[in-house]
Amino acid sequence: MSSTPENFKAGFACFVGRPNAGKSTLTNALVGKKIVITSSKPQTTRHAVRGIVHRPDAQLILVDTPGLHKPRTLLGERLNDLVKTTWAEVDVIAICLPASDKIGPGDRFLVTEAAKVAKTPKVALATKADLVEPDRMVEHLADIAKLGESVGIEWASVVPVSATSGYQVDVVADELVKLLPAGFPLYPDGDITDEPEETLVAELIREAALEGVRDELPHSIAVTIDEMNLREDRPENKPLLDIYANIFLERESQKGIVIGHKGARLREVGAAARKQIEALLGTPVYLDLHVKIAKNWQTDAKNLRKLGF
Ligand SMILES: Nc1nc2c(ncn2[C@@H]2O[C@H](COP(=O)(O)OP(=O)(O)OP(=O)(O)O)[C@@H](O)[C@H]2O)c(=O)[nH]1
Repeated sequence: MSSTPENFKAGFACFVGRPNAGKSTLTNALVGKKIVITSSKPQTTRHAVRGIVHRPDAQLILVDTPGLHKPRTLLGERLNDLVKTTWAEVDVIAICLPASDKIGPGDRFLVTEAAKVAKTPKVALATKADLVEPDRMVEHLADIAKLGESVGIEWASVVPVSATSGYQVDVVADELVKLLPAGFPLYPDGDITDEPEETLVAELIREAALEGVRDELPHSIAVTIDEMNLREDRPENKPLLDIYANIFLERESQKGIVIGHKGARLREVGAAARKQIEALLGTPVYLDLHVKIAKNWQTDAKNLRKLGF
């Protein structure tokens, strides 16, 4: 800590936005390593996974929350509680409004809710800037200004950004850091997240299992890790990490979708997940996947606890 420069800043920011707004992709772009699952399917982010941006002048801790939405199940209610708790605790709320879409009722609902967390500064991010022409961006920025006025939010700043092309990702970091309190780093240098590795591994498996499946399936998949251990008796320069994981589905009829003909799809899921896990942890991995049924896990409190919600 003695090397901490004067004027160092440290604190928390969270990305808010409707499903698919680009929150996870932006978190990854800022942190520079894949730690939050991204998917073209909405509402795939379940955990408040944190990414940490280390800079010479600041430590920015990103909390990636699930989307706020009308709760239909017990899981939905718990997720909304989690979102509101997160908003009240952070130093800055960054609201993601994709430039590729007109601002809609979903955005208005979110921004209205965010306005109620009056004390926390708010930044608006015009995400997916790479998808639009400059005149559309101008229109979008005007709409964002109007939206802020209509709910009584004074934007600390408004930044067009593209997480996929990298355009203005550094500006987003600058603007968020400006709003952090002065303080010592809260995490050791080099940490990218404080989520247990098992949670990240489970999320990567879930992402692989969701890839290309039917639209109704995402809400019905949960992943748990039974065991994650370095295999014994391996030469030091050739480690192997054994991972035993379960993919939980709600209904017997969903098994076929995940497993595929003679297990072909499950093997693909395993191979894709293994690649991601190896990239994250830097260790060769043996991955053993089991598909199981936990009936109605979204609505059953006991099952929810078992699955870590
Ligand atoms: N062209 C383009 N696509 C983007 C950008 N950012 C995200 N996307 C795509 O938009 C989709 C959704 O991105 P995510 O980062 O998963 O969105 P999210 O807001 O975290 O979504 P939820 O987890 O469902 O709330 C993915 O297909 C991304 O590849 C961007 O800057 N440009």
